[in-house]
Amino acid sequence: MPPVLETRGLTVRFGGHVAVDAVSCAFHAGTLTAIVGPNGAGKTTYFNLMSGQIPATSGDTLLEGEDISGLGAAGRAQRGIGRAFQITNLFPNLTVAENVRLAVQARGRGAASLFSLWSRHRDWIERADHYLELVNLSGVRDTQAAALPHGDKRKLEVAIMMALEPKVFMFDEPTAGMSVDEVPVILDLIRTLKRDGGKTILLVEHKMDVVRSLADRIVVLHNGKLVADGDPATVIASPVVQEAYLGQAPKREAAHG
Ligand SMILES: Nc1ncnc2c1ncn2[C@@H]1O[C@H](COP(=O)(O)OP(=O)(O)OP(=O)(O)O)[C@@H](O)[C@H]1O
Repeated sequence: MPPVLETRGLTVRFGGHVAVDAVSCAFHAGTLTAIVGPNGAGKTTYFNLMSGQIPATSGDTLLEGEDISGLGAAGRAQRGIGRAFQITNLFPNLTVAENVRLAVQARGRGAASLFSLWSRHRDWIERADHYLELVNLSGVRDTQAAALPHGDKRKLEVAIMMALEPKVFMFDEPTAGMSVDEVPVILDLIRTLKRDGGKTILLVEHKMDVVRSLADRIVVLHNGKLVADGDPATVIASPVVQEAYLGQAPKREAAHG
């Protein structure tokens, strides 16, 4: 089985600056990988390259072994790369439930007669309500998306991503800007996704406690390069991470004898 998502020598150059530098990495089903690194390391740019928001200067991206380098963001989303970050992509004048229902409909595409549209309508609404329940937004299902507080908008975009049933779930700082009581809702959601099994989840996250509690694997970027990759305990303890990410070398054990 090929990895679900893979990058080979993925590189992007902005003028003279190489923001992502020949990153080769494979992401497998059933794994949550956290991508960490200092500010400006290239994490978001790496996400943008994989989800097709920006084109690579060189290198390839493969989805289930198929080269998708030539596809833009829409084509990759259609193939199953889901990303929750695009609050701007919510339909602001539609209600919360309508936003999710559209995602459910987009997922269940196919030839539709007027009759089949009618008969499927109830099913769409029920499935949209199911996702709203998962993200704790049932209480505001009839509220206009534009009127939601920031944290609820983020939860809504997660519901939309889930409704699209992607192969890869990409979360870019999912708890950023959320109030303290909203953070556990999102973390529980990601845990639920993980428990479902078989999902490929990528997470860019600054908060190391979040990373520790969720990740099966940590990939560290520094100056655009992949500098460490492995299980969380080993990666966090490694000198390269202590220096590159935390800005300090690990304290040496007191010398014995
Ligand atoms: N469109 C762009 N044009 C020019 N430079 C860019 C562009 N996008 C990103 N960069 C630069 O590329 C580098 C990597 O940025 P990126 O946002 O990917 O880092 P990051 O690791 O996500 O940082 P942070 O943790 O602060 O979000 C930075 O130096 C940034 O200024």
